[in-house]
Amino acid sequence: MNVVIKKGCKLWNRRGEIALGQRFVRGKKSKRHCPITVLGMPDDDNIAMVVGEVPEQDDDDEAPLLVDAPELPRVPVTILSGYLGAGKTTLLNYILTQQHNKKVAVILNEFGEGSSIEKSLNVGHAGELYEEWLELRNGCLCCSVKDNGVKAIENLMKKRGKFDYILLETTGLADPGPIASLFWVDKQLESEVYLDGIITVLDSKYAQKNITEKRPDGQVNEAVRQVALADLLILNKTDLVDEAQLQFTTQLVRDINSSAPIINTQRCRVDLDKLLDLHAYDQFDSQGYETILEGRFEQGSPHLDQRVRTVTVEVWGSVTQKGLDTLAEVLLWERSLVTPSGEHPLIYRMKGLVSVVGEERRVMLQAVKELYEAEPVDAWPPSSPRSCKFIIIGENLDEGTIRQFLCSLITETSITLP
Ligand SMILES: Nc1nc2c(ncn2[C@@H]2O[C@H](COP(=O)(O)OP(=O)(O)OP(=O)(O)O)[C@@H](O)[C@H]2O)c(=O)[nH]1
Ligand SMILES: [Zn+2]
Repeated sequence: MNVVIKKGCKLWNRRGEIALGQRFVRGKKSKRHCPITVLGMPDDDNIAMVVGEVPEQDDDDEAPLLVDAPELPRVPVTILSGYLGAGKTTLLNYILTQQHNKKVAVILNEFGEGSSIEKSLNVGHAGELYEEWLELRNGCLCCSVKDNGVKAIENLMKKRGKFDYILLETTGLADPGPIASLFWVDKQLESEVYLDGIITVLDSKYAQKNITEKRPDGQVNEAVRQVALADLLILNKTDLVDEAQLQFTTQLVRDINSSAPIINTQRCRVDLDKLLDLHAYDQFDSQGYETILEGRFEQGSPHLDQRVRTVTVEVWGSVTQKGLDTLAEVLLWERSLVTPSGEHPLIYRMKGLVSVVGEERRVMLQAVKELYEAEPVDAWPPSSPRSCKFIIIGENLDEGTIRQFLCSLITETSITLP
């Protein structure tokens, strides 16, 4: 599988070597526009990365830069997202002062004044706080996340051993999508960290306003994006609303993202087992999928214009490897599917568990925007019928159109469940 590095992309390995015009062979099924960034030691003088089409070569080529894998376990990163004032810092502080068996490092990324600002970094363990100082060039993580996020993690990794979990608080106006792509990197690319999941904190009192607010440019607003990309939703400040408003907001959020569990909190007090080690990017939660299917008929209430929503589809049968390629091509990269109203679906997040012809294992699909991965996980249970399950969150998702497309990829029996 070829990865051609997009023009302007930076790619370096953990020894600080920049890959210029290199082709990587890797497990992630990515093609062409693959905005991958590999955590490593960036060299500021070498930030430009200009690569054209790289000729196809055999798949079994070695990847020359990807050697010397560290033996230390990789460190999970949880991204904390949520609108301004929702309670992200409250949640961080809560986590840092709770008794748990994790040594958590926190990266705060708030808007700073000026371009060079010192940011504090706390490494907390069992209520004990250490403070380290970490310089970030630009306080705004969202705008230059690749530089600052990588630098922050890189600096942090020098203190490896002092922590075993990383929490990253994004700014309230950040779209977690690009940040997720940054941390969701391939095992084979030797990252020392992996993305565990995205937690979005919501203010029960203001979520409705934030979610329904129209942007002057007509784009989907940040609050909606944050909800859509969440693997876990925390509906905080429930003390400020009555039951009816809580219900309303819950439904509003469900209409966008029916995949992520919702936890109601005050002052973000929540059982930490529910927050950490979600493995949202390397496991497919079949139980969770069934729960969504059960609840699906409650969806679709006319609370908002439903531009962003969740679609779940299960089709019976198996897809070929080529069919999988087509899936990524059509849904994620070309965006060539057209809904009856003439729009093109835009996928924010996709998860799937599919049966591939000739593959004895279940294949898990994970995608964030155009980054995509297909990986065999475990054996199909002997007597279970082969099927392909998908959870898709995004804009302009017409369920009929998507179902029809997915069915067209199935080569064997194609019985569609209602
Ligand atoms: N009433 C009430 N206030 C809360 C609750 N949780 C947090 N707050 C308050 O809400 C305010 C904002 O909380 P933060 O944790 O700073 O929110 P944040 O999301 O980190 O904010 P930004 O980083 O500025 O986007 C603080 O004054 C908190 O004390 C809650 O459950 N109920
Ligand atoms: Zn904060």
